[in-house]
Amino acid sequence: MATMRTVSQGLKIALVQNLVGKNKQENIDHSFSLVRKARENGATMISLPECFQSPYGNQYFGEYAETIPGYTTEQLKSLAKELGIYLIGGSIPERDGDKLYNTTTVFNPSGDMILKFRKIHLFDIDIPGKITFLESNTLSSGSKIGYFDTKYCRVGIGICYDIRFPELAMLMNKLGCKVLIYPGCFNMTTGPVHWELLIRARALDNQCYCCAVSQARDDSASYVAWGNSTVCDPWGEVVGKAGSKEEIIYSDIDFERIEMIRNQIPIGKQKRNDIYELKYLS
Ligand SMILES: NC(=O)CCC(=O)C(=O)O
Repeated sequence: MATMRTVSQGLKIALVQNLVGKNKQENIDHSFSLVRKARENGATMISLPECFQSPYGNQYFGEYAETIPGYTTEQLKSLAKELGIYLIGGSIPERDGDKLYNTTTVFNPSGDMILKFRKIHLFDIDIPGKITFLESNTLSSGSKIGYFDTKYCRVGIGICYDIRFPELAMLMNKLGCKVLIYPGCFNMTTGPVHWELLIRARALDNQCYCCAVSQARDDSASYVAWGNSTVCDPWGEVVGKAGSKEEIIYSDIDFERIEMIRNQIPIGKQKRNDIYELKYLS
């Protein structure tokens, strides 16, 4: 069962867990140097984390926000083209009229923007004595599912809290995504128990690769990121994992393994949508 592994195609994903400070330009320059390093090490698709050029927090979103296309996304575009990679620009605070969004952009190796995705589920939680965060105080939520096509496969995108909603991942699976990528920034309360469990759950229940990429941890920040960027394979096994500090992790995507596991445990074909019909999944 699910033991033979052959990497037959050249999708090598790198997750860049960069340390984010208060200087936007330094955040861009530094994270880009890590993207270059990942490319040197053979990565063909590289993802930055949620808010890679801005500290994460309601007090920062307005100050760091930009239009798209705009200053940061033009630089992402040039970098993707220069390196000939698929580049997932983590997320940035986006300004559109009088609204702010938490937005991911994706560029192909020619430098075309092939996806703009706005975080759908905003991080509004209240755990007394631990963490209260109301992202909807400053941001508006997106309303469109996010995925893009590459020469390797279709890839689905969610942003951080979006990973808690299995229906979104199921829909991306239904649309043919073989890899799910969540730029994220979990915290020190939920991160220790929920982060890896959610990544493994989304991978296992969709029998696909699931990647989540975090900012590195800065204990002096107002919001302390959990770190621990992770790649999980369709068997539910963690195949790449960072610690809390700045780091790049790599994973080869094995499409034969996805098919083998889907044939061995054919849950995709055994679904009973006649019993538990979900509007967009039937
Ligand atoms: N940036 C986020 O959406 C944080 C989500 C998070 O920490 C969680 O527990 O969920």
